[in-house]
Amino acid sequence: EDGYRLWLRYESIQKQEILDSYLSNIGTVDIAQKDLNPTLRVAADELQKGLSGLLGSGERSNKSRLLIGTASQNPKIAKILEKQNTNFDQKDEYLVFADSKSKQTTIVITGSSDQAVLYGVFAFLRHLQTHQPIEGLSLRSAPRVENRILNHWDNLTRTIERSMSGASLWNWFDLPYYIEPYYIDYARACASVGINGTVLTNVNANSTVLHPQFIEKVAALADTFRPYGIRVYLTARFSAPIELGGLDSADPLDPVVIKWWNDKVAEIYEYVPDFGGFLVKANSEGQPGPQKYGRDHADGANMLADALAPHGGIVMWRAFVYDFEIKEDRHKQAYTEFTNLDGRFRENAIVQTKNGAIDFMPREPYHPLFGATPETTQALELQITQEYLGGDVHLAYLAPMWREVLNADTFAQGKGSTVAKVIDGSVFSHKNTTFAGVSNAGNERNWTGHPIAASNWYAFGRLAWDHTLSSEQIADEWIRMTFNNQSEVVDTIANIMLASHQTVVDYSMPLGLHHIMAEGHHYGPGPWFDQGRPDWTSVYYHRADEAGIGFDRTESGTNALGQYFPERVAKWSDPEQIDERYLLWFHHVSWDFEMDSGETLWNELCLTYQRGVNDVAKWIQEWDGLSGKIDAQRHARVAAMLIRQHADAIFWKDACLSYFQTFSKRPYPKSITPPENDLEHYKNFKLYHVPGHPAEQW
Ligand SMILES: CO[C@H]1[C@H](O)[C@@H](O)[C@H](O)O[C@@H]1C(=O)O
Repeated sequence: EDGYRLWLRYESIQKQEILDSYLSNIGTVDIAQKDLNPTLRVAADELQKGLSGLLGSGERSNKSRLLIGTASQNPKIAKILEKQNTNFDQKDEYLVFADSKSKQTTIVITGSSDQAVLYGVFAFLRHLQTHQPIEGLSLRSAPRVENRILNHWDNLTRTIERSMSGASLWNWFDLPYYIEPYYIDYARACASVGINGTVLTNVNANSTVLHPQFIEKVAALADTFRPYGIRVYLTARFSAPIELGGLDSADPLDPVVIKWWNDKVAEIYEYVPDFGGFLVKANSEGQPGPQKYGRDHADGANMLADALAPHGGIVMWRAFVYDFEIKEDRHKQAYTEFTNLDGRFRENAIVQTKNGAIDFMPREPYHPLFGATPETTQALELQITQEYLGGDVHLAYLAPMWREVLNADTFAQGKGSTVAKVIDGSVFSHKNTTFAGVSNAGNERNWTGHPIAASNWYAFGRLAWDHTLSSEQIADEWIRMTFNNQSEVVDTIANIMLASHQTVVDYSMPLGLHHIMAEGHHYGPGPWFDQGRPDWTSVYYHRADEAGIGFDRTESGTNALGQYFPERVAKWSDPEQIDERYLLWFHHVSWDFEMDSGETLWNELCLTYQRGVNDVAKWIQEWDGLSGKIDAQRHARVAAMLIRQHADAIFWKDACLSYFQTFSKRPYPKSITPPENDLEHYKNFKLYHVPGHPAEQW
């Protein structure tokens, strides 16, 4: 399977002039054997693997040399750095440079730690994979955020919640005896983009993984990942003291419960000395939590934080709190609960907040909690897996979506207090800064199902390391490394990828519409869905009626908008001024509301759905043109998926428009293709509902 190697393909370079320049400048690898610990060893191995792949059997200069290691481990590097007066003051900062004299080049790959050297190797190989010049080579970078963590929503049964790329990577049955070789490739892929942590289990998991029999398995994974600088974390079910410990309470202030957790944590550290800590979903969607005992989130988080602190661990306590009893607009719950607790959390207790207040919608305004807890470290939780963006069937490159959140100005400390700067600790200075991403990797042969979906794993890591990188740059790198460097290939795929998020929004939930999926899964449309509890139904969210459409979250409605800082409220409370991408998120407006384009809202809605469909049709043509220019296998897979995506886009458009038209009672604009069938057809269409299919739990 061509996709297995992800972006670490290291195919031999075909372009002669580039190859010649590399061959004459990249000499023998010189690595001091002293203190060659496992991390430096894997760094050296990766470098060899990369160079022998990229440079093939071509003869490398015997005058040039390539030094790799840290100053403390390699005296030659120490000498060069001293001469240049180079010091490192940042954790895991790497430095890669070339010093060329006539026909002799010295390349140095070094950094502030062994781990930094490994990151430097990957940066150097990326440089070569993307055909950048060696002359003037100078790469220096340090992560802006300390913890860059994948969250796997993997169950011990190996099903993965909200993902369709196969079963869980973790083969619990064979662990700890058998280490699947692909665990190492997983670690390489993660380390290559700077990911340094992985939560192995689902936030909805039971407590079994905390049983010693499982901790032993976890330890085997931790041992495998350690050389790559990846720490393992687990989810901690709050009621574990009852289920595993046989106690009759999980009250976080009960000394017996506290002792149980202290002992459990100490036990884990015996197996995994560098265990990262816990991720916890509590008092949300039925998960147990401290509120049952009249305690709050801070009480719960601090109990675990105190147990972890002596060992250097952290607890990531999720702000995704979603009650079974509806007290107010769900949009408001996290802000209400967590702003009250600001100042109460321990330094190693982090509040992990989803990018938006509802739930990973195709486009969601940033969460009002960002910037609203000056004394609490907040982690940003992104979703790499495409729960609401077409699963692993639809092509959607998510860096542009994440950039919107990162760039969003919260105004917490005046203008420029972007979400990115809240998260990296520069708005309020915080330790333990964290970026989390819900993983899309499974045991599909190519890891992610849709070949382009791997770009989201890549982009997550790159942005977690450096949130200032542009979507364009990340796409460009990824395409060159994953496919090839031909400009037609790079341009065509980049154009599709960069447009794709907006396109998916256009044909599914444009203009601020959200949560209008069909009952029981999060794949296809069901704007008519109106059963069970109100906030599980689509009609609760779109609120279409004869007067108009949209959710009034201003002062005249739920005033969820009032949770944002005043500068934001001022901009967004006026339907004429709000960014139209969020219009129906915050406002209920008339079908005849005049949009920036001059069209009425109804017409704009129709035209937007149609544009989404048309875009996918264009991609089919453009992708066709790549035939023969990339490998046949991946070409065929994407081509096939695009046909399905196009059919799905038409279904979304037709289902939504024929339903909304029952309220708007206005004709379709002439330039769109009207739905082929009547509404009943879409309502009864059960394609997405295959009993027993993984999508059932979507
Ligand atoms: C892991 O549970 C998920 C649940 O499947 C998902 O539909 C919801 O959106 O979010 C939950 C969460 O983030 O906790």
